[in-house]
Amino acid sequence: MSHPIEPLRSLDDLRARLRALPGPDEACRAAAAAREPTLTKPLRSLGRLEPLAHWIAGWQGRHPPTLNTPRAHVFAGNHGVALEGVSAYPPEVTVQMVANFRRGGAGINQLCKAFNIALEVTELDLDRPTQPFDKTAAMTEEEVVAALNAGLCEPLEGVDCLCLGEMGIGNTTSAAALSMALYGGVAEDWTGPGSGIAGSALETKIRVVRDGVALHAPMATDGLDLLRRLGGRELAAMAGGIVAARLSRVPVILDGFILCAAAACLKAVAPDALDHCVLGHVSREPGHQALVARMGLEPLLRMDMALGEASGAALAVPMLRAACFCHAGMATFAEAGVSDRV
Ligand SMILES: O=C(O)c1ccc[n+]([C@@H]2O[C@H](COP(=O)([O-])O)[C@@H](O)[C@H]2O)c1
Ligand SMILES: Cc1cc2nc[nH]c2cc1C
Repeated sequence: MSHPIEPLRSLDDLRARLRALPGPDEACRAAAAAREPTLTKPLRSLGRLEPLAHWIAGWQGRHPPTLNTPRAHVFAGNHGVALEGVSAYPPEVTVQMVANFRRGGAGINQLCKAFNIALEVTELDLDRPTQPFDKTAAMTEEEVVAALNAGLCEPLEGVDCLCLGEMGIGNTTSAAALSMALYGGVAEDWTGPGSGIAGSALETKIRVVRDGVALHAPMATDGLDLLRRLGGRELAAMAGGIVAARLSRVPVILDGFILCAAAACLKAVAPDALDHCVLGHVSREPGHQALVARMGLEPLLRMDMALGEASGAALAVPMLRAACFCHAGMATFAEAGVSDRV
């Protein structure tokens, strides 16, 4: 029985918890690594599936590792900057898509159905968009802590892999601003089409990103303060979800640009904070490709997707499942009576 995670009282509370994150179970990881060369295949012939299985064993604290009860959790939030013409779609699409998720009509519903993934959807104060971050901080400390708690306090009992994702019109503007504030460069390096803008809307989006970073980066104290100033509720909730999974021994599959920007805020405070995460895919958004390179993350898939909703994470679930099945279920040379290397 795992214990419920105490809600955060402040960002300092999260800073302290990030300094004391549990590591992997080295004995389980070592047991997986020791089994690998006994399995009936040429050495290293399952390529990246092999270290993936060992990594899952370590972070689940279980050998053999399993992937039978994955969950996808999509967080939805609304953004003040969405009223400034930075998206191809109007802000009301966020709440409309939440209704679509609940009816089963979105891309993530079908991916979850295809791969037997349980789906959770959490909407975060959709009637209260964040403040426009090019003018003031997106959230107060109280607001960002409440959003972090929405992800941190979700019980993960019985879940053996967590796919995180988001829905929020305007949130690629936040992702671009956070990436620039954390890793430098100019607004043009990080700002892209998002849900499909070009021309003057893209110019506006670049201006919002540039102004937001110029306003907040000089005053920000660390990655969590940047998350409060430039982020959004769904970004904070996903960051909370990443920490919850770590504390509950659940490996995480990361999704697209917005999720990775939220994750980068944690990594800026604690460089090991994402060690229990793999990157499901790299999206079509140029900023995502630049960001994951800076974060040192290697995607499992490149499918030219840019949907969000945890879709790229969900699509990677069968690969992790395959890694677990091969590792746990293959016969050893001794069991199968197959001659080993000479
Ligand atoms: O996951 C990605 O990399 C990604 C890239 C572009 C767009 N999106 C999705 O599109 C929405 C944000 O696009 P925008 O143009 O409104 O900022 C948001 O709901 C995201 O889930 C997601
Ligand atoms: C329709 C639509 C669906 C989405 N799903 C995630 N982001 C989205 C953005 C739009 C515009």
